[in-house]
Amino acid sequence: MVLLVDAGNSRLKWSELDAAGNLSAQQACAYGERPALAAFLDLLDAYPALEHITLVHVLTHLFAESVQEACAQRSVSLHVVHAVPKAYGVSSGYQNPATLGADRFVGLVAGHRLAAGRPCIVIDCGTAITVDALEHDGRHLGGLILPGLQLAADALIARAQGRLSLSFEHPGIFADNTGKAIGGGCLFGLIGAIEGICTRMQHAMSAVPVRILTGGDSTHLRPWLHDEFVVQPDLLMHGLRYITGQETCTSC
Ligand SMILES: Nc1ncnc2c1ncn2[C@@H]1O[C@H](COP(=O)(O)OP(=O)(O)OP(=O)(O)O)[C@@H](O)[C@H]1O
Ligand SMILES: CC(C)(CO)[C@@H](O)C(=O)NCCC(=O)O
Ligand SMILES: [K+]
Repeated sequence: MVLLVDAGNSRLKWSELDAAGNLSAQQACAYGERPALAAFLDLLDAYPALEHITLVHVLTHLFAESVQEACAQRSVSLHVVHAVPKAYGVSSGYQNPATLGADRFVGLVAGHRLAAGRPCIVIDCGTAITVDALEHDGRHLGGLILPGLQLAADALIARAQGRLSLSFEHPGIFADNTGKAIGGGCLFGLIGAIEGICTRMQHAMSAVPVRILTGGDSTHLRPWLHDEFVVQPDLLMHGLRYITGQETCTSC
């Protein structure tokens, strides 16, 4: 049995990949107060018949080393995906390709395949929001990083030493209490940022790009976006499936 795993800054996400190449529905678990490694070890324990993991993560070397050790102990083969200058049809737009988040690289691999010959913009709405532009030929033009929805609100509340409250329920532009004012301010601020960045990127691209939205907040943000967006919350799982196929296929 093969597991595809994405360890982000807030949550662990995974899907099972069967022998026919079918993905199970993506599952997610927030780390909360415990270390990401504890969540990963729980996941290993939940799949005793596991043979292989393809992992993308944005965490430390220490996390990666501990994961390697735990997999070796259980005789689970492990492929950790890194951002590289060029692979799987995508070439990095970063001056130093190794410093591009591996999750962004996997998102671009998946976006390129989903866009099927068209340029695309991949917007990953996680702890951070990343917006990456990819030409039709797989050339990554570069991208931007913003604080995500929860993080933006948390930062504001923390700076006010916890005196302010937050609500993302029924957001509106004419908020009549602090919780809604902060929740709506962060939400509509990010909506405007995403739309504005996409428009600016589109002007510099060869054709109208497919706009692809993923990440934990994608379904929350989607209803407020005016332009057309394809929402694929498990985009990275599709990228990891393709990468796994390429790595294990002897005839391709
Ligand atoms: N059940 C949930 N628990 C925690 N966060 C959730 C949940 N549902 C939605 N979210 C939102 O999803 C965000 C995290 O999304 P996601 O899992 O895509 O990020 P991540 O991969 O951990 O972060 P990053 O990619 O930036 O490292 C949170 O910041 C929160 O706003
Ligand atoms: C920006 C995040 C945190 C988004 O998950 C991640 O992709 C990351 O840690 N990237 C490294 C920095 C960069 O991509 O430029
Ligand atoms: K992510």
